[in-house]
Amino acid sequence: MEFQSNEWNQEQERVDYTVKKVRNHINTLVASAENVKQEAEEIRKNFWEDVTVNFDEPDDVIETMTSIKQQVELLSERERSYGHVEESVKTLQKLASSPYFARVDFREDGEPLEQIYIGIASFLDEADNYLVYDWRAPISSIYYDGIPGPVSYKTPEGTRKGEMELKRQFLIRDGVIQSMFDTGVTIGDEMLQEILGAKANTHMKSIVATIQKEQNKIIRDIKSQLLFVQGAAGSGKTSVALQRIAFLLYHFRESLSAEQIILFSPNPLFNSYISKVLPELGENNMIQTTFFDYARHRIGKDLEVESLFEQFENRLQGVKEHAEIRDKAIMVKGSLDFYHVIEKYVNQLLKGGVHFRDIVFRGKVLISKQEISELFYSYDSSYSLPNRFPLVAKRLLKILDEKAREEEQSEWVEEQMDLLDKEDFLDAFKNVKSNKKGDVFDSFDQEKAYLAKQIVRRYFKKLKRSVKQYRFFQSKAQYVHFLEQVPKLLSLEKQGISESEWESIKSHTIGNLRKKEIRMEDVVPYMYLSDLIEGKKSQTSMKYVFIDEIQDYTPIQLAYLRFLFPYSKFTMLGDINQSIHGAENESQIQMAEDIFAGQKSEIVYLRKSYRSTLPITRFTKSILADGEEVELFEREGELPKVLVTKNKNEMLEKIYEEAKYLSECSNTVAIIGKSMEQCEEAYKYLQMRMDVTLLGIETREFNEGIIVIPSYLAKGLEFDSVIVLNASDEVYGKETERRLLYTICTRAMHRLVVTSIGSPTRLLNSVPNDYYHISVTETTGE
Ligand SMILES: Nc1ncnc2c1ncn2[C@@H]1O[C@H](COP(=O)(O)OP(=O)(O)OP(=O)(O)O)[C@@H](O)[C@H]1O
Repeated sequence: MEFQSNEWNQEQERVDYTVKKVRNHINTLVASAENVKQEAEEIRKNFWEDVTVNFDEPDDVIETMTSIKQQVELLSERERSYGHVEESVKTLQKLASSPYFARVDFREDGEPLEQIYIGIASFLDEADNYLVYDWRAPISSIYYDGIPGPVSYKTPEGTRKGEMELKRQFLIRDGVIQSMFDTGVTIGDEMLQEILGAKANTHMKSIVATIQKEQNKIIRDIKSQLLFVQGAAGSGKTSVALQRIAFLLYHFRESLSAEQIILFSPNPLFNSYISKVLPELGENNMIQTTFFDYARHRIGKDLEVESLFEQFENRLQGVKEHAEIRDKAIMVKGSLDFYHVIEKYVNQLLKGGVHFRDIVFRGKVLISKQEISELFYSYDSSYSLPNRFPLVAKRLLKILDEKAREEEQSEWVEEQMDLLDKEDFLDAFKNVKSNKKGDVFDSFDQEKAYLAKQIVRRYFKKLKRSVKQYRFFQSKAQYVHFLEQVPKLLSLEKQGISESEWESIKSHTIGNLRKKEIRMEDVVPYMYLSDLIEGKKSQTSMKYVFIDEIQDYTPIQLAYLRFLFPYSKFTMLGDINQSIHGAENESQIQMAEDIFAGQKSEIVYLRKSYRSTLPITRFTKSILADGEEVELFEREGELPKVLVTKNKNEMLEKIYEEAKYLSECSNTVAIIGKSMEQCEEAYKYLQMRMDVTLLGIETREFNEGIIVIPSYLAKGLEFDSVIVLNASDEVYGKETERRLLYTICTRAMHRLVVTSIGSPTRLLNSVPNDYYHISVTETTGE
C-alpha cells in the first residue's frame, strides 16, 4: 500500500518521540546503575568497618554473625539490582533502535479508540502511558490472530471484545522506518517477503514481528499437557518453540524461571545455532541438552555411550547382514513393548534375582555378593526394590565400620604408617594430648592406634562412598540377565525376530558391554532397568520439557522422558518426513497420545513452509511421496540445479566452482554429504584451494562462509545456499533414504545445487523435469 508522505512522517515522528523517551530512560537507568554500583563497591570496601565484630561472649558471637549476614544481604541486594538494571538497559537499547513492529487501532466496545504499538518489550512514559506493548501482552494477540473488523482477546479477567480499525506493520532500523504496510490479512506477506528474502545468519533469529496465526496458537497454548507439533520442513517449528518459551516466561513471570524449562535438541551445533533467540527477546536461555548428553551424564562414567550420529555412521559402514540385524535390534529395543517387558522383568525380581557385586578391599572380599543378596532379600517382599537400597546401604556401612576396626590391626596399615607425613604425626600427637586419659607411657600406643584409624578411614572413604552410590548393584550383569530373559517375556516372533537373530543381538550387546561401550538402542533400556531397581531419578522441578526433532526419538525414549519428567508439560516438535532412519513412525503421534493418556493433549499441524524459495520448495516437496501436504510460500528464486558428472574429480571440481560462485552472493554455503567419510574427502580437495571449514560431531559453533557438513548434523539448520554432495544412485539408492535426501535439500533458503557422479539418485525421478536445470559434463577427467 502506498502511503501519503504526511502519514509516513507522522509515524516517523512517533518513532522519534518514542526513541527519545527510551533514550532518556536509558540515561536515567545508567545513572542510577552507576549509583548502585558505587554503593556496592562502597559496601565491599567498608565491609568490616560496618559490622560489629565481637567474639568475647556467646551472645556477642551471635550478634556478630547477624551483623555480617545483614551486610552480605545488603551487598547482594545491590549487586542483584545492578544486574537487573543492566538487563533492562540491554532491552531498552534494542527498543531505541527498533521500538516496535506493528500498530493496531482497537476500539473496545463502548470505549474510545486506542492505538496499540507492539514491540519486543513494553515501554511506558512518565505518565504510565504505554508507548509500546510487549508482543506477549494479552492485547497483542489481536495483531497475530485478527484481521480488521470484530476481534476479541483473552485476559486473565475474561474476554474483551471490540473492533480492529487498522493493522499496520513496520520495519524500523536505527530509529528510521524502512518500510510500512497496512494489511487486511493476519500478517501481511510483504513483510514476510522482506524478512525471508534476507541472507542467512549463523544464528537463528526471532520471528515475533511476523508470527503466523497457526504458529501463534502453539506459542500461546497454556493448557495442554502434551502439545504435539507436526510441521513441514521450514514451517517454523524450532522458531515457534523458542517464541513459546519466551511467551511462557512472560505469562508466568511470577512463578516460572528459565531453569524450569529444558529443551532437548538434536546436537551441540544446533544448541549454539538457537542460543541467541531468547537473549534477543530479553529472556534467559532455558536449559539446553541433547539426549546423548543426558545419557552420557548418567552412565558415561562406566560406559562409553554411542551417539545417534555414530549409530548412523556405524550402520552405513556395517556389513549388510549385520546392518539388517542391527536395524531389527534398534526397532525392538526402541519399542514400547520392550519398555513394558522391562517392567515385567523387574516385577519378577521382588523375590530374588537382583545382581550384586562383592565389596572388595585390597584384593580381599569384605562383604560377598551372597551376603548382600541375603540382606537385600531379608526384607518382606512388599518392600519395593528401590526402598530396600537405602536400608541395605545403611547396613553395609555399619558392617564396613566393623571391618575397618579389624583392618586397623593389619600389617599393611603398619607399613603405611612409615609413609605418613610429618603433619599426620603432629596431628596424632595433638589429638592424643588433648584426649589424654591414661599415663604418659601409653602415649606412643595411643598415637599409633590413632594413626591406624586415620589410615583405614582414608582408605575406606572411597569404599563407603561407592556403597552410598549403590555401586554394590551390578547394573551391567543385570542388563545381560534381562536380555537372556527377553524371549520368555516377549514374543520375538511377533516382532519379526528369530531366536538365532536374538542370540546374535544379545551377544553383540554383551561384547560391547565387555568393551565398556553401549549402543544407542541399549541406552534407555539400560537406564530404565537401573532406575526401576535402584529408584528413579525423576526431575520433579522441571515445569516444561521441549523436544525438537521428535521424529528421531524412539517410542521407548519418549516413554522414558515422560518417566523422568512426570510433572512437566511437554511440547514435541517434529517432521515425520525428516526422520533420520527413514523409519515408519507415522504412529508417533498416536504413541505420544497413549503415553499422555487421560491428559489434555493437542496436535497441531504446520503445513506452510517458509524457509526456501518457491522453486526450491516445489523441488523438495516432489521428492516426498506425500509432498502435496506441504504448502508453498510464494517467494521467487532460481530453479535448483542438478549437475551430473562422470567421476569424483570432476564432481569435486564442479563443487569448487559452484561454492566459489555461490559464496559471492551468500553468507553461508553448505556442502552437505551423507556420511562423514564423504565430507572429509570433499574437504581435503577443497581446502587446498579455498577457505572452507569441516564440521564434525564435536563442533559447537560455525561461522559464515563455506562449510562441509554431514547430513545428520545439518538437521534443523539452514543456509543461504546448499550443495548436495554426490546424490548419485549408488549413494541414495534406497527408498528409505528418501527422507534423508529431502532433509538435506530443505536446508537451502535461496539456492540449491545437487551434484552426482553418474546417474542422479532414482529418488529424484518423482521430481518433474521443469522444476530444475540439469547439466551433464561432457569431458572425462581422471
Ligand atoms: N512467522 C515467520 N516469520 C518469519 N520467518 C519465519 C516464520 N516462520 C518461520 N520462519 C523462518 O523460516 C525458517 C525455518 O524456520 P524453523 O527453522 O523454525 O523451521 P522448522 O520447522 O524447525 O524447520 P526444519 O524442520 O526444516 O528444521 C527460519 O528462517 C525462520 O526464521
